[in-house]
Amino acid sequence: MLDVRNLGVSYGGTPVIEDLSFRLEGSDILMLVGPTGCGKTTVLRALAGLVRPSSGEIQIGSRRITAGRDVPPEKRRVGMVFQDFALFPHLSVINNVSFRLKDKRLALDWLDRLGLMPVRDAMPETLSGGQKQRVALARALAHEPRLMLLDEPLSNLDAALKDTLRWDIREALEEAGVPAVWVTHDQEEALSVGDQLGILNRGRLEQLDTPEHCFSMPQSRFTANFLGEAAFVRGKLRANRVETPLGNARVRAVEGATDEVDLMVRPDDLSLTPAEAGNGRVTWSRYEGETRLYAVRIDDGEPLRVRTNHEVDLPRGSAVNLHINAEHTLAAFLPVGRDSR
Ligand SMILES: Nc1ncnc2c1ncn2[C@@H]1O[C@H](COP(=O)(O)OP(=O)(O)OP(=O)(O)O)[C@@H](O)[C@H]1O
Repeated sequence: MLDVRNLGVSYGGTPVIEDLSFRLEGSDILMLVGPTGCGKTTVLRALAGLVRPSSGEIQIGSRRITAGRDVPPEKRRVGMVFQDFALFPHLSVINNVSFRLKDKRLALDWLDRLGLMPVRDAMPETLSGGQKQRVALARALAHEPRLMLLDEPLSNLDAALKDTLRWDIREALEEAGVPAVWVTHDQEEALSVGDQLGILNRGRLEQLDTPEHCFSMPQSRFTANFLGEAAFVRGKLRANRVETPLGNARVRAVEGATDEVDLMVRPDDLSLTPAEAGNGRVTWSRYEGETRLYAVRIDDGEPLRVRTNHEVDLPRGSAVNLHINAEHTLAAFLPVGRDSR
């Protein structure tokens, strides 16, 4: 169990993390994302015991840490996996994993579970990036941590490997029954792997929720934009619907809204059809393999992005009709200037 309550961390008197709270049980995974410099690594450092909290508290299992009551890193039983693997170069795989371990069977058990038995006597320099990261994970888990911290564990690996390894890591964490905080810059990873998603902005949690909720119902424009490809279409609020020039949509309640709101649309919420008398023109398109991404300019506004099947192939300048095709409830915000978020 990890319980973080109102955590604050400062460097030389400058607050870097403020009022951070979240709780993980069992093998819950929190994916932590945010722009560079927002404090993700600092959160991990505070949990690991490498920097002291300036306020609030951290509870890892039965250990409670506050500004005035430290628990040294070695007593916290926190396992760490970094992007650069951090293996001991002069030790073989088995010796890396069983380093300072009383019960070597745990090392063999994790080597086996992570498919590393064939390379148990190899030296780290002879391993692939994916194997090195499995060794790092096996080493951390063999020490029976109470909490796992993963700092961009897949960022040095190529795309194909990332996809398998992220699910292997998730499965291993579940088997170990240990909660984890996982920092990533990868949007797909952030949305697909964890149970909770935390979006950090200038040291504060902008939103903490299930990944699906953060993506489909962002609480702020910051979260909407950070999780990708959000655009806003001005419309009129009518009960629980918004009427826009691109069609109507069901929306969640918008606090303080009376008439006009900005409806958040993502490329999948829109569709386009070729139409001479349509409402827009194609500005550019990008082939993405299974899909195509189009930018369509309506009137004089910023182009809106719409994703289509790859078979829809329209040249730049094509006249099209762009409309909202989302059946689900969309998020909406007060127009900029009337809403501080
Ligand atoms: N040892 C330190 N002393 C003073 N300031 C620091 C120290 N480490 C980090 N900072 C500052 O704290 C803020 C948060 O840094 P942190 O490394 O936690 O961000 P991050 O979200 O992990 O960034 P990135 O995504 O680039 O890794 C930044 O403004 C950074 O400059």
